Order: sequence, then C-alpha cells, then structure tokens
Amino acid sequence: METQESLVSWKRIVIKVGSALIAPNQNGCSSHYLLGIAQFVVRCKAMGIEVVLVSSGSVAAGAHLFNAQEENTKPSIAVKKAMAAAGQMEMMATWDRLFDFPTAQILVTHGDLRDRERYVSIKETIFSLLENGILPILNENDTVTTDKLKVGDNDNLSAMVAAAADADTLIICSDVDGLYDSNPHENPDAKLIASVPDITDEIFSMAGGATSAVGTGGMKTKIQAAEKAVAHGIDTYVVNGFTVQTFNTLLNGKNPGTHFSPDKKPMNDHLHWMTHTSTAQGELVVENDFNAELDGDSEQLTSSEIIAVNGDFAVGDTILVRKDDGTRLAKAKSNYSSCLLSFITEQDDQDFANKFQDTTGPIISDSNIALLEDE
Ligand SMILES: Nc1ncnc2c1ncn2[C@@H]1O[C@H](COP(=O)(O)OP(=O)(O)O)[C@@H](O)[C@H]1O
Ligand SMILES: N[C@@H](CCC(=O)OP(=O)(O)O)C(=O)O
Repeated sequence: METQESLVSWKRIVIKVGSALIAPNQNGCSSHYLLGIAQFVVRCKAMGIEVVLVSSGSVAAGAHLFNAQEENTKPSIAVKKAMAAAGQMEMMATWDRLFDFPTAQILVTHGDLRDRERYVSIKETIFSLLENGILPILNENDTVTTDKLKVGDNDNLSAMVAAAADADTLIICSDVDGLYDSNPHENPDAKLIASVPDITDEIFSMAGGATSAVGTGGMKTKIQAAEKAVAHGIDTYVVNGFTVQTFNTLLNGKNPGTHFSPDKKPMNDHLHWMTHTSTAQGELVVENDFNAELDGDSEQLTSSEIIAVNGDFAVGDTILVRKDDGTRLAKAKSNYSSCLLSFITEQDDQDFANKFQDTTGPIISDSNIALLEDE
C-alpha cells in the first residue's frame, strides 16, 4: 500500500464502533455507516498508522433473525446471547467485505483481560496481527459471559484494548457529536464540550446512560473509558460516527467532537493493567494507623500488620490492600493464597509467622503493586 502524508502524529489507534452504527435500522447489519469508517481505516493504514477496531453490534445485528415476538419484547439473557452469536457472524462478514486486506476476530471477556497470562496472550496476538497487516476486530464474547465474567460495555473494553495494544489514540464513534453538558436527546439546549483536560466529578455528572434501543452504557461508560485511556497516556475522542466529515476532520488534525487530554504522567503498562483492567479478588485489611511505605518497601508488609483477609484468592491474583476505615492503599499481586494468609495471620506465635514468611517470601512485591493514594 502506498504511504500517504499524514497531518496527525498517530502511530497506533483503536477505533470503537457503537451498535447504532452497525445496525441503524435494527434490521440486520448495514454497511451504510461502516463504509465511512472502513474508508477512514484504509486512509489511516495508507498513512502508516496501525489500526485496531473494537466493534459493538453483534446483538443489534442478530436481533432480526429472531422471531418478531422476541424482537419487540425485551429478550431474555439466553436469547440475547444467541442474537450475539448469530449477529457476530453477520457483522464480521460485513466488515471483512469492506476491506481489501485480511481481518481477524478476537472475542474476549473481562475474565480474559483481568488474568495476566491471558491478557499478555491477547496483547501478543494483536501485535502479531498488526505486524502482518491484518486488521484485529475485537468484541466482548457475549455468548460465554456471565455477570462475573463480563466487562459489560465496549467503551470500557475499548480502553482496556487500547492500553493492551499500547495505542496512542482511542476514537469512540457514537451516535452523538460527543459529550454534551447534558443528554442532547433529552435537553435540546445541551452544549457540546469540545475539550476535557481533566475528568472530574462534574464531567461524570453530565453523562447519562444510553437512550437508544441498541446502545449500552451511554456517555457514562465513555467517560469511564476515557478515564482509563488517558491514565495510559492515550488521547481519547468521542465523535459522531454517522458522518464522514468526522473522519476528514480527525485526519486534518482537528477535533470533531470531545477530546480528553492524556495524563501528563501516564502509568506504565503493568500498573495500568492492575489499576484499570484487573479486578481485586480479595483484600488485605491493615490497621488504620498503618503507615509503612508501600511504595518501594511493600515487601516489608508482615502478617502481624494484617487484621483481616477477605475473599477467596489464589497465588498471583490481584488483591486490594486497604485500611480498616476503608481507605484504599494499593492493588497488588498476592504471592500467597487467601487460605495461607489467613492461616499465618491467625497464628498467636508471631515468631512462627515471621519464620514462615522469611522462608516463603514477601506477601506482596514492589514490582507488582499499584498505589491508589491519589484516588
Ligand atoms: N451528556 C451526554 N452527552 C451526550 N450523550 C449522552 C449524554 N448523556 C447520555 N447520553 C446518551 O449516550 C448515548 C450514546 O451512548 P450509547 O447509546 O451507549 O451509544 P453507543 O452505541 O455509541 O455506545 C447518546 O445517544 C445519548 O442518548
Ligand atoms: N458486545 C455487545 C455490545 C455492547 C456495547 O457496549 O454496545 P455499545 O454501547 O453499542 O457500544 C454487542 O456486540 O452487541
């Protein structure tokens, strides 16, 4: 492919496409809006920019295959999963037809992303596809998810993917021009917010849920996604995917919607994963006057300082370290199972507990801790 001159400095971008763009008429997957997005992908690639797609819409694309009764009433979870399974095929076939280079499907759950080994495997697959000129297209694996396993919305998923792919830019294509100071579908006087330098509570308070028949999460999950992405140093845009003008503006180096500025001091990949992708499987509760330095000295944490071990976690799981009063101190990888930690913290003989720890090693390690003191 001939390389074209670029007005943007992007090296690798993630484009998230919302359900309303995939199945605008709720009559199967339509290429109507996807064509403009595909042309944008092609132009980016021609400029030497690597692209990863996160495509919603499997449920919306598959809904028409179910009988009218299912379509008009709120479908059960089992039927929604079946819609996703069928719609995913239609959606991927549509995307694939729009490109003259190969595409690849990656279906993930939060259960995959929060497991470090599987996360690294997903990351390696994305890089390998990009190196070979293949377009990775991701979605949540809706058919196998449960409440415990799912991310639940593709905005947050796209931010996790952008971090995994080490992207510099995340573009969330939706059915509105960007973030407004209130939902524009409910308030005709709502004003577009062009730039968000900091994601504050006030910004969150502007965002409501989805109002369309097919969207999940609305603007709320887009702000959550932006919060995750900017913490990784990723420029984030929420834009209107209905119009090709959006993509021309972006390629001219301008902002057609809402731009969220990346943090000036982004987290490194591992800390970001622990803070924004991994979920704590349990917690260690320490005294309120606990004042040991967890930063750089976390390996000194002893069982005598732990007053409770909550939850059921295994060696290698992420845990939350918090004070008794609820103050969240850190997320960390536990080198002990909850069972073993409970056993040593319950020992009256402190010498035994200390000796045990001397032989078994630190409870948490400096290389696997993310401090939460700024939250
Ligand atoms: N402050 C806001 N600004 C813009 N849109 C908002 C706001 N609050 C709620 N929304 C809703 O968020 C919707 C976009 O999210 P969603 O329906 O989940 O779409 P998508 O499928 O693109 O993820 C808008 O159509 C709108 O109804
Ligand atoms: N994984 C779901 C999409 C969930 C979702 O977040 O939808 P959307 O709000 O349209 O981005 C699907 O493929 O239908």
